[in-house]
Amino acid sequence: MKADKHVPPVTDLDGKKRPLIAIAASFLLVVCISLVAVQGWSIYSARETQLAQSAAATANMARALADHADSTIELVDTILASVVESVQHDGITHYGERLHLHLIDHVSRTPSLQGMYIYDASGNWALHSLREPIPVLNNADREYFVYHKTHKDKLAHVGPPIRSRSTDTWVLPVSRRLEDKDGNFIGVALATVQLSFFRTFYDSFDIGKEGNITIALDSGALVMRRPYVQENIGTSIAKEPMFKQWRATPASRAVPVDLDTLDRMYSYRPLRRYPLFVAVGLSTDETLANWWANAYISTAWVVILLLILMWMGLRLFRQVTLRDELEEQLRNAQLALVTKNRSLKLLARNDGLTGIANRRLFDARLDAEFNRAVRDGTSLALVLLDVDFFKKYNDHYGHPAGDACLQFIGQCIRTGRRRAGNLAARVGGEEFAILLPNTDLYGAIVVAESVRRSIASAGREHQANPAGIVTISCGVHALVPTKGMESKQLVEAADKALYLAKSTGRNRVCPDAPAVSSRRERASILGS
Ligand SMILES: Nc1nc2c(ncn2[C@@H]2O[C@H](COP(=O)(O)OP(=O)(O)OP(=O)(O)O)[C@@H](O)[C@H]2O)c(=O)[nH]1
Repeated sequence: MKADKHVPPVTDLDGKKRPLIAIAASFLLVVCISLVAVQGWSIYSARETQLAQSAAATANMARALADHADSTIELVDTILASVVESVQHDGITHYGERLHLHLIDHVSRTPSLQGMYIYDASGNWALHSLREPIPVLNNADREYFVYHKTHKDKLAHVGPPIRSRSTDTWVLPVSRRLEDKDGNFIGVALATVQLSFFRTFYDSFDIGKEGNITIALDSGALVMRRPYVQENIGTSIAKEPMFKQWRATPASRAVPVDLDTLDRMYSYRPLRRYPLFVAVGLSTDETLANWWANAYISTAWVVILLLILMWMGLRLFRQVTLRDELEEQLRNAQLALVTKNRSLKLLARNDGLTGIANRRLFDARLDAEFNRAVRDGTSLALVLLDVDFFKKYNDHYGHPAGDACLQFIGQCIRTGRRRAGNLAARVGGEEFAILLPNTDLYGAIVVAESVRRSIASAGREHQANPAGIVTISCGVHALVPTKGMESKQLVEAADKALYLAKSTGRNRVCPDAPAVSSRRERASILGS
């Protein structure tokens, strides 16, 4: 049927939809995973960049501070070296007052210098840069004094910070050994660097609230540290993780160290000429504060984007599902319509009770065959059949039994029509017809007689029929129509023949043709 071609097979449509949903879901999944991956990667790389920048900043700062400390001590040491040269050449007391003024001048012109002192071989104060008279003090107990007394090297010695006995401030002692021409120890020359000089300088750097700047001796003695805690000056930091890290990796580099429960990035730098080092530590939390803020914001945006994508995906999925349901309903409706159309067509063409063609189809085919016979010049025959005493059958056996009888007649007519081109139809209540194209009268009588016999021989009981069984009467007519003739002429002639069959005793076949009107001729046909 044509209509069927427009109804796509359900399985075909489903096959196309499933990949669509799968492709959409896969695409969404890939987009979501990519978003998460890109976000993760960008957060990670931003963190690495931030830490690298922080490491570079601490490294630069450590280098600058180390250079500053180096220059400061070197300047002091240079002054000290000149004083040592004078004293060793002229003796401690030779230029006593002149050297005193000289020392005062040095200290007043050098901001980092706290004071200069010269001690004799016993540690007693011999000269100093103070303006007041020499106090009666002895420094033989000082670390630098003991060092020079026991070490012959002529280089400068930088000792651990000490509290000045003259000014009570914390200073860094830079000292040199004094010896006579024979190399015998004759005392110590000392220059003290003000630790406040370092403190002021270190305070000028922006290292955050939890940053840390440390300058200490290689032995671990703390010289100065920001944040400043006076009690810690001079104490040993040898056990601090930061110091251990420095000893383990003496090159200047940034390493993360957990110190005082604070996670810091440290950069170390040794002084070029003196046994000290500088360490700069920046808090990792502070360093990464901006990174965290940006990471939170960008992650929030990604999460929002993911939610929007998932929402859109869900909507798309729902829409596809809805479309599937609608298409399913549409297909079902289409199928129902096609089925309905089929049965409507059948109803329009076929008789509901007997299943053979109805009056409408009969009329249409009659006209068509009639016209064809006119065109082809062939013979067209018609058999009209009528159940005998059918009213009485109904009355006797009831209407439903009458229907069953009509169905039986219809079945006999359908099987008796012989050729496929012949049309068996129910044309009235208990009236039937067989249209026989390209058939002459004799052929039609043969067909009619065959049907009549098959019904009679079935012996279906009909007590109200004098024959005692169900019988039919047939009227037959055939003609070769010509232009101008009408199909109703064939029907009327067949009807006339049927009337003849009824009126002459029923259960018989009567032609409406003068050619076979004689008893003998009819008998010869019927006998064949
Ligand atoms: N059961 C049944 N009866 C029908 C149907 N159509 C018509 N009839 C009956 O068929 C009967 C026809 O009766 P008549 O036209 O008097 O003809 P008859 O009784 O067969 O008499 P003859 O044709 O002269 O032998 C009527 O009683 C109709 O009610 C049908 O579809 N079913």
